[in-house]
Amino acid sequence: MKIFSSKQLYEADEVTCNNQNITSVDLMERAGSYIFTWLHQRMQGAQVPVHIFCGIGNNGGDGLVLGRLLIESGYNVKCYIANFTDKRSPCFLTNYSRYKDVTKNWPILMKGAEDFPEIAPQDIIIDALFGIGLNRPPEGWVKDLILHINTQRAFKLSIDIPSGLSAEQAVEDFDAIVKSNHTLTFQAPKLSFFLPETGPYVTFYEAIDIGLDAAYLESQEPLAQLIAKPQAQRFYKQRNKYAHKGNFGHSLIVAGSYGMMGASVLATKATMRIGAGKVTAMVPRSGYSILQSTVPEAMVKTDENEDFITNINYDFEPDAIAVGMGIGNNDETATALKALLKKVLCPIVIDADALNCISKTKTLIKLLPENAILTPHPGELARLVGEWTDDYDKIKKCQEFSATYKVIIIIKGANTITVMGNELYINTTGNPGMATAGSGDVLSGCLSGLLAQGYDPLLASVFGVYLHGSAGNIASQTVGFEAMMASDIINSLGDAFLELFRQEEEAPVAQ
Ligand SMILES: NC(=O)C1=CN([C@@H]2O[C@H](COP(=O)(O)OP(=O)(O)OC[C@H]3O[C@@H](n4cnc5c(N)ncnc54)[C@H](O)[C@@H]3O)[C@@H](O)[C@H]2O)[C@@H](O)CC1
Ligand SMILES: Nc1ncnc2c1ncn2[C@@H]1O[C@H](COP(=O)(O)OP(=O)(O)O)[C@@H](O)[C@H]1O
Ligand SMILES: [K+]
Repeated sequence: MKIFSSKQLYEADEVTCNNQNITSVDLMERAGSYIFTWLHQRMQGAQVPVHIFCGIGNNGGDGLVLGRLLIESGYNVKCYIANFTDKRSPCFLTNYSRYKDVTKNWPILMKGAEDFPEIAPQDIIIDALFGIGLNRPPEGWVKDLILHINTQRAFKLSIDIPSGLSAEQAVEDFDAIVKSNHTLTFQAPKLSFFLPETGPYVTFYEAIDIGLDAAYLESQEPLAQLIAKPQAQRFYKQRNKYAHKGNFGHSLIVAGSYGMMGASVLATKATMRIGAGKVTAMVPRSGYSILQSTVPEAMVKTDENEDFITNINYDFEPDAIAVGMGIGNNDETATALKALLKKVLCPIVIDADALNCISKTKTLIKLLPENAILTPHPGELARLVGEWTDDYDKIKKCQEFSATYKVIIIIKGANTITVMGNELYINTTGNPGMATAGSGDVLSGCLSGLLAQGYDPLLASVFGVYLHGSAGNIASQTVGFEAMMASDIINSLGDAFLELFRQEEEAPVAQ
């Protein structure tokens, strides 16, 4: 699913009105009526008091449409206007009058904190204060209103976006954001819903298709693409009945050092589990028995050194390489890495200590092969691209780095983002149970295994991240979050493939 900028959504609005020969007020009526239907289906006429807080822009206009439709259907509604300025939008004004015409009452005008209503815990609050037109942090009594709403225990439903949150800009005042329980967003979710600083304000959302011009949306280069099951299904390459292991590639895993041999075991196992035809694990000598006994399916090649890797030398042509997991930071390992980067011919995943090595030595950055996949966790990323001021700055730094060195960066975490130049792919699978040692090593293995099978580097990144997160979700269904270990993710990779084509009902998106 595409994520659009506010500018694109406003343009889509205009194009839609022109092409469908409708007015903006008609489009607002359509948007408001979808919200009404959503609520009506759930409330079934229940007389629970509904408090609708409207701003004076089009988001407030949506709130007024909803209020009018609810009242017409016999619901118990109170509509409040946060009258913070007289610059009301034309569509708002039309619906302000319509509300009065139909309900025979004006909405309640609020001019300050003295007008804030009492709200019972079992009531419902609709947040239609600000939408994507927010252009500065809410201040004064409007901020107080948001604080007041946030102290209420009533269920809070935000229209389009929690008020105070921007669609794609950094937040200055996190207190001045409505902490809603659910958001009904128009057409497509907004970028802020998925980033670590702002995502927690959007615990659940549903995108409501309000019929914006499909051809226009199709033609647009999105801000980002959301990768969920329908997208992931299209990535999958089906196996041919007559295939043999030679068709699925040979991965080389360069990982492990004394005390961190588990990184190699995890990455090697994950590479096998995700379907590589053959895997060779290159480890220091002390890793030999560990690898042979824990992953008998893999071949093992040992370094001359007992404890760490000093020479990345292979006598076969790998189809994919993953390097760096638990290799430590010895100078000799760094020299071996440099030699590898100079000679590598196949797609490569660079992780963990190899990334730290590259961050330390600027000459290594220049050796990064085109389309190399870099998988830093937040600490490694900061060393690689520099500290950032906020999530958007982080993305911009990654886009610049990716464009300059022609590499793919995977920003790991909740909603892992794959960055290739300006393109952003936001993953929707995964859970906090995966915040456990070794889960990154598993991801590197997944990526190298997909590369070996011939997935191109971008596809391997986006699909690998999706499957890794999906396996984590499946594992969490039996072990929960706390008890999850990286091996559980590996063991669920098979189910992640099966899950890819399992039919299920649409449910609200939990983040
Ligand atoms: N394009 C679309 O997809 C559609 C958008 N609609 C609605 O329109 C909304 C956008 O409407 P608007 O552009 O009118 O913007 P908003 O309704 O978000 O309101 C912004 C208004 O508040 C003012 N404002 C912004 N930040 C403020 C602050 N911190 N303190 C005080 N005032 C502030 C602005 O100057 C503007 O007057 C969407 O979020 C959505 O709810 C729907 O009506 C239908 C279709
Ligand atoms: N809260 C979370 N939600 C979803 N995925 C997560 C979360 N925390 C961590 N992960 C995933 O787990 C992996 C952790 O990687 P990393 O920090 O490199 O682990 P390690 O170095 O211990 O192997 C990444 O793929 C990351 O996206
Ligand atoms: K809102």
